[in-house]
Amino acid sequence: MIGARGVGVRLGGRQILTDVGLSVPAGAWLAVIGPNGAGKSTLLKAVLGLVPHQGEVLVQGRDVRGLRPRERARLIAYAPQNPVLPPDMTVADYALLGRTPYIPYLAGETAHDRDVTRSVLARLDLSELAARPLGRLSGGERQRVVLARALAQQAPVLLLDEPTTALDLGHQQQVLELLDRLRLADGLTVVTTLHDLTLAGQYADTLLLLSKGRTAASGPPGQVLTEDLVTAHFHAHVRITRPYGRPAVHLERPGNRSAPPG
Ligand SMILES: Nc1ncnc2c1ncn2[C@@H]1O[C@H](COP(=O)(O)OP(=O)(O)OP(=O)(O)O)[C@@H](O)[C@H]1O
Repeated sequence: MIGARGVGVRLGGRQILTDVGLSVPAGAWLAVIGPNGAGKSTLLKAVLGLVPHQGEVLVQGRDVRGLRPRERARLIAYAPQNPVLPPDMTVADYALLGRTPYIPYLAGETAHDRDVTRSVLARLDLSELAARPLGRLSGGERQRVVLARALAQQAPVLLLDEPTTALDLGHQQQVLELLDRLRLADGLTVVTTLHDLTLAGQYADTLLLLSKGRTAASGPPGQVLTEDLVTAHFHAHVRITRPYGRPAVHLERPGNRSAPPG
């Protein structure tokens, strides 16, 4: 569904990404991980065709640079990390914007567009906030509204930049389980950046570890989330366990190894 080769991005006179490749089949979930500034958001923008890039990015066999905005929006839904939200727009109207690529010019939304939007809001626990202006939401509510807009787009490819950072534990699980159901039931292809390495390891099929704009490792979570790789690229003390066979990454305080609390 997504294939990229030799992707390079230069911004502000600096090389931000160099020779990055990825291959994500339909229905798969790729998590892009890496330290701050590694180039994760930039890679998502390159896949979207939002930043100029060298190399090739194909989505459903089409070069993203050749897609018109409406075509792109029907193919790829994107939830940015820190979108600017119009403070006076209501939650329902903002989520309905996800239907824009299906609404003909000069026409209004249909009952189907409103149904799709209502059902997405319900799945994200947002029904009661539908009439609330965006300027009066908490950080986690805002993040779910941005996701709602992306899901209302009903595109086969979802690119989500840090979709869970502002969410409490229950809503993190709700959102990630929902994404997992959508990809398994409807064959959606999911690419997320995720700082929480345990969540990345629990949910994604494949991880791509970016470091200083280059691919440091890629493969199944067990191959990428190793103590050596995480220590080398994140400069963190960690211990990795494998509940249910998938890696979970625990921060370890230096010096605490031999002194467990009573
Ligand atoms: N428009 C720009 N012009 C110049 N440099 C940029 C621009 N956008 C991003 N950068 C730089 O590119 C690098 C990668 O940024 P990017 O946002 O892709 O990193 P990231 O891995 O998503 O980081 P984080 O984990 O902090 O969100 C950073 O050093 C950033 O300062």
